[in-house]
Amino acid sequence: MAISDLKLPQGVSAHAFKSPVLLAESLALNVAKHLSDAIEAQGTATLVVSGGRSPVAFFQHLAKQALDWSNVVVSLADERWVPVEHADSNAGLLKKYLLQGPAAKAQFLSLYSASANLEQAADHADRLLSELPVIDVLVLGMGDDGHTASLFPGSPNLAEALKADGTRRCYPMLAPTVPRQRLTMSRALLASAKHKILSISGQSKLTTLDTALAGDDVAALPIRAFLQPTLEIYWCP
Ligand SMILES: O=C(O)[C@H](O)[C@@H](O)[C@H](O)[C@H](O)COP(=O)(O)O
Repeated sequence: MAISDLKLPQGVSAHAFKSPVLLAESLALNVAKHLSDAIEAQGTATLVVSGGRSPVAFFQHLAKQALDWSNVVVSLADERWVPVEHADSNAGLLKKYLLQGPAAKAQFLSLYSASANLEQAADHADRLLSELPVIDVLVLGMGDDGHTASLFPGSPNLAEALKADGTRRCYPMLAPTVPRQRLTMSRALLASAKHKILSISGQSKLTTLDTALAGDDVAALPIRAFLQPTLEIYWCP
C-alpha cells in the first residue's frame, strides 16, 4: 500500500520521502523551525524525542541546525531502564548523535535514574518532569505492534498510562523485548505537546497505521491515541 491510501482524519497530515536521509533532513528542518519560533516567542523551546534505532540520521541533521541550543530543553518520550553507558540507553543515543557540537549546550532532562527498582525510577522521573516546560515539539516513533513511546500493548500499567486526562507524567512499563523495563511519558503529557510528529519507515509500519486507523481500541494499538488533530506523519520506505 502507499501512504496516500491511508484514510487520515482531518488534522492529521502525511509527508512521504524517497529515502531515510531525505526524511531525516526535512524532519530536522521542520523541528528546528518550530524550536526557533518557540525561542523567538517565549525565550526557550522544549523538544521531546523518541529513541529506538531509526532516529539517528534525524538527530545528526538536527544537531547541525543553527539554533540557540542553550535555550533548548530536550527530553525523551521514553527510556529503557539502563544506565546511559548501556548500548540500549536512549539517553546514550541522544548524547552520541544529537547533543553534539553546539547542540551539546541544550539542557537534557533524563528519565533514567539508578533507583532501587523501576517503580521508584518512574516516581523519580515523574517528579522531575513537573519541571518540564510545555512541550513545543514531540517526535514519536512507532513499532510494528502499534506501540509508541513505551506504551506497549499488554503492559501492566497501560490502561493508566493511556488515560487522556491523567495527571501522572511518567509510568513504569514492561516491553515484550529486552530491555523489558521501560519508563514512558504518559499519553496525557505526550498529547499536551504543541506540535506532534510521528516519524516512521517501512511498509510494515504503513500497514500497522492502516489497521490503527480502521479501529478505536487504543489499548490494542496505543498509537491510536495520537492519530487525531493535530499530527504530522513523516514516512519513507
Ligand atoms: O525506546 C524506544 O524503543 C522508542 O522510543 C520506541 O517507542 C520507538 O520509537 C519504536 O520502537 C520505533 O523504533 P524504531 O523507529 O527504531 O523502529
